[in-house]
Amino acid sequence: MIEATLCFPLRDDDSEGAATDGDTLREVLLIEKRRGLGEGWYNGPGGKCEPGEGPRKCAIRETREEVGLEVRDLEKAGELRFLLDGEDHTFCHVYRTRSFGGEPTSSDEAHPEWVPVDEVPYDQMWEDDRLWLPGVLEGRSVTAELRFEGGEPLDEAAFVDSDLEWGVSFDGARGQ
Ligand SMILES: Nc1nc2c([nH]c(=O)n2[C@H]2C[C@H](O)[C@@H](COP(=O)(O)OP(=O)(O)OP(=O)(O)O)O2)c(=O)[nH]1
Repeated sequence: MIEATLCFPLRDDDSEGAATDGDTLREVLLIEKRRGLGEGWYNGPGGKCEPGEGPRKCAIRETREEVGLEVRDLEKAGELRFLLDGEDHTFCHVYRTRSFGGEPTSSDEAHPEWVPVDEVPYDQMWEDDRLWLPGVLEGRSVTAELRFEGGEPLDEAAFVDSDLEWGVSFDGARGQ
């Protein structure tokens, strides 16, 4: 099974004009993926873990490689198990963070964009994301089984079914 990660950097945009009614505008850093699995769709920075690499390190490395941001203090927010035609395909660790350095910049792999959390373009993302990403961006934690059918590649298979559990704890070993 492939082990992979996603990282969702969050910030408050307090700039003049951004806030309405005294509220700060919460934004998430998404990427428009330029190649590979999910090409052309929006996602968080992330990717496959290298052999022997822990998921937290992977999320930090992938975010640096894709958009040049140095993320810190990652909070585990989810574990997504993707099944393709009834078989384990990818296990994805999901993180969020409000702590990072640098400015997001485009790479060959990704074009970054700060997006208000209530304007996330779910119609231009993996179909299952609308089920779990809103809660993750609100600060909730989730485990999910997400079932696809139709053969490789995963991003051309049909999303058919899901089981989600909210409010799980990622303390201890599962906090990796
Ligand atoms: N948001 C979201 N992300 C997903 C889903 N399924 C899925 O594999 N991903 C993520 C996990 C990984 O971060 C990413 C795929 O890994 P990747 O970006 O390294 O894939 P790639 O084929 O481009 O890899 P590479 O050759 O560049 O290493 O897509 C999904 O349903 N929703």
